[in-house]
Amino acid sequence: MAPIIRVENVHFTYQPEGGQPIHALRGINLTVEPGEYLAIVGHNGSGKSTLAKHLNALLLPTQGDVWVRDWNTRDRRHTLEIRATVGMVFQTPDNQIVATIVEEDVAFGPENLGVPHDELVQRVDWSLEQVRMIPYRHRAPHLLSGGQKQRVCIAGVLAMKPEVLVLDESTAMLDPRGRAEVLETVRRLNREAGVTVIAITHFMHEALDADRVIVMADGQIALEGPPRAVFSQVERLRELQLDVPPLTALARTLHRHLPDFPADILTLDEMVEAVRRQLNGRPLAAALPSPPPPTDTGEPLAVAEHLVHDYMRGTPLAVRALHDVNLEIRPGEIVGILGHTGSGKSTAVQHLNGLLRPHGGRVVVLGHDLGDNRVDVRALRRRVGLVFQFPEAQLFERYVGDDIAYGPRNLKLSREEVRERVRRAMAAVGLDFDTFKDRFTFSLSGGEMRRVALAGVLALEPEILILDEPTAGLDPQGRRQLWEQILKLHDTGMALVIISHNMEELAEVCHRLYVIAEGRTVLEGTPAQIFGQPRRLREMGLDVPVVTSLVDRLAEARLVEAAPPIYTVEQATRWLGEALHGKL
Ligand SMILES: Nc1ncnc2c1ncn2[C@@H]1O[C@H](COP(=O)(O)OP(=O)(O)OP(=O)(O)O)[C@@H](O)[C@H]1O
Ligand SMILES: Nc1ncnc2c1ncn2[C@@H]1O[C@H](COP(=O)(O)OP(=O)(O)OP(=O)(O)O)[C@@H](O)[C@H]1O
Repeated sequence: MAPIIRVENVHFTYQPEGGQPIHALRGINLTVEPGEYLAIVGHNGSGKSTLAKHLNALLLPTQGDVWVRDWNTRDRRHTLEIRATVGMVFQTPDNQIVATIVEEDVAFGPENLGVPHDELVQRVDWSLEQVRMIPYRHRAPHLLSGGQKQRVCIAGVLAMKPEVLVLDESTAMLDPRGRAEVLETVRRLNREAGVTVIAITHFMHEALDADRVIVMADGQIALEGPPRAVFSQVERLRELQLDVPPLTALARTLHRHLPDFPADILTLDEMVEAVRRQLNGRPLAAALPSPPPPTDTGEPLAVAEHLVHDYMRGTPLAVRALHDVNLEIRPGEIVGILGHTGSGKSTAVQHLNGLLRPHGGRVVVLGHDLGDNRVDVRALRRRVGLVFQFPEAQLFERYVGDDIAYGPRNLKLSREEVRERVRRAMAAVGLDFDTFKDRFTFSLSGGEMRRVALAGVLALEPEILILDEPTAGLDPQGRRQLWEQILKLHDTGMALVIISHNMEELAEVCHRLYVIAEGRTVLEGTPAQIFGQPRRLREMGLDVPVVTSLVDRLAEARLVEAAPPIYTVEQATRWLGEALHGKL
């Protein structure tokens, strides 16, 4: 069969106004066969999105050619056919929602392709069903949560029934179940309907399903092959600022100490089998010292009790987003908040710095009762920093340095003090002062923007720092660096509140976790207490870290009597190492 896409020696250069040209693609060659499932991974700014935009003629090569079937993307006569063939879902949902009602937005694409009315209705139903958004079909998209918007965008592209589906980090804002459902849908479309899939992701385990993995670095293809072949090149991947999937990392460490333990494990099934073989009939010791109880951290800095919040209050469209949220942030704590897409996490934390006011219940932050209209919320916002889910929304100055200085300047600090704070904040987020202070804010990569937004909030030197999905869209190395920096801030005594859909990250860093479901706090406890309830979490669209699933599976397979409380790769390595080998 003829390839469906051919990329031939493609170079692409951005020419930013008044800036240096950026060579984003440097000689890409790629052939995609119909029905293939391709995953593309690579560091921030490696050229993944730029390549994706070439596949449906959103960008045209500076040099070289892209062919979709027999159409050259430069041939404007075929642009419509190319776009109908190659459907694309982008990273940020806000850029691709066009209509004012969810179902109209989903209908927009197929309508433009001239799909007859009856079929149109059927396609819209089917697509909304695929992403579980039927209940929201009459909503206005701007009133949805980030994850819900992302699902609408995916439905919009599915409704066009494209032969090739390009997903550019389209699951980054979804909760684990939403992510699994979208991946499952995509896999089904690929296997059963023969849809060609090209999925860009920063999650290495999401690339395991692919027939072929492409690793990009600095505008070139650095590695390519079936997942097993690519993920066995651990050192090379690290050089490329990437990582291996968590179970592979675990297997490799075990292999170093137990040479007959396989090093190239990719899936849970393979891991359970390898442990079974290694045990050879012996039982696995369950003992692992339980984690130390959390230290007494004193009077709370912030408390929300029975918090209620309505959007569009007093209008016929009023929606109750929070019914009964209870939170407590104590000095020196790192508190994690998890919950399904649209559960109310972002709404809840916006009460902690006075961006939103409670409609019921009580919120007391740093001694101020936010139910009292006389509270000076501007003063409070300096003491409680909030970094939004989409950091772009937070940047507004033309130059990076001015953006970060904005807050301290408003505090009427001296020039020297402002400069010093900007320097400190940039150092804290790993941005070099001289390199970045005069860069255009909007010509930065996604990861750099995230750091600038964080620095802008840090420059206010808050006592509580709230981060809404801080690592979404960052590559594995960027995620690691950001966590290191965030933990350093914690060492200075700052209390941290982190919203995330990444169970592994929450398990690694948080002292306590809250689970919010449908506007209510439903669980509270240490990571061990929360992740010890996998069934409960799954019912709520959440999940447990992959190593916790592994321990469960080992218990199910009767290789260990009771599942010990394990939720980080490090704990799993220690436990399995000791149990299989005696000591690591
Ligand atoms: N509109 C633009 N103007 C100027 N430079 C750009 C523009 N868009 C991207 N770039 C630059 O081109 C390079 C490749 O960017 P691209 O968005 O393709 O990377 P990516 O691999 O998708 O990154 P990420 O993982 O952060 O999404 C980067 O250096 C980026 O800064
Ligand atoms: N400005 C708004 N107007 C009306 N409804 C809104 C608005 N913002 C959010 N909502 C609704 O309130 C509920 C909670 O949204 P919120 O953004 O707090 O959820 P979330 O848990 O942060 O979700 P996600 O994980 O997708 O970011 C959702 O049902 C959402 O549709």
